[in-house]
Amino acid sequence: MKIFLIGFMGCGKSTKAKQLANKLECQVVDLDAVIVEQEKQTIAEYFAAHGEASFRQLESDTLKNYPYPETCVVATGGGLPCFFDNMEWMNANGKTVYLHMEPAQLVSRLHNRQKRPLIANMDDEQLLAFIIKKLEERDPFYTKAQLIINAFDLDAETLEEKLN
Ligand SMILES: Nc1ncnc2c1ncn2[C@@H]1O[C@H](COP(=O)(O)OP(=O)(O)OP(=O)(O)O)[C@@H](O)[C@H]1O
Ligand SMILES: O=C(O)C1=C[C@@H](O)[C@@H](O)[C@H](O)C1
Ligand SMILES: [Mg+2]
Repeated sequence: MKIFLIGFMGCGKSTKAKQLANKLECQVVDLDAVIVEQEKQTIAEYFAAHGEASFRQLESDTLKNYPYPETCVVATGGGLPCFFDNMEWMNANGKTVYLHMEPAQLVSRLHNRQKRPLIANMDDEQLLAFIIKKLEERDPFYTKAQLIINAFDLDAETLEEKLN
């Protein structure tokens, strides 16, 4: 079984994917990290060199062509479910889990913004306004997940229990 963790930047997909894979004793696949390794560029560098449209195509191709082991936990990029048929593909090929967080909670988690090109130069106030607007656009995609979990203060044990 493949478990896909989805949700907005900063909701904890990468962190929770590692913890859950540890508990389940399976491999973790972080699709942002796969792209960084494959392209030998950070996501920010990739955006600057090739633009967002090119990144979205590469991210969708990576999602669909990665040689996943039978059982794994996959941390996806924050925007991935909202492009092409990526959400339908994940729902057909595994279990999708939306790690939901409120906008103000997301602001409190997003310290290292330089790594995240869409929000690199924003202060807290600008970031909150951006998140409220973006979440409104993205929620219709995220909520197609098979399981929706409140991700603030979520521990790996609770996440594992909810998956059963
Ligand atoms: N339980 C927690 N308490 C406090 N901070 C946390 C917790 N879990 C994760 N963080 C911090 O929140 C930030 C976002 O977490 P993480 O990088 O896992 O999010 P993400 O959903 O993978 O984001 P992105 O979509 O940008 O890759 C990180 O700085 C991380 O250290
Ligand atoms: O929310 C987004 O659109 C993004 C989230 C990150 O995980 C990266 O995939 C990239 O910075 C874009
Ligand atoms: Mg991540």
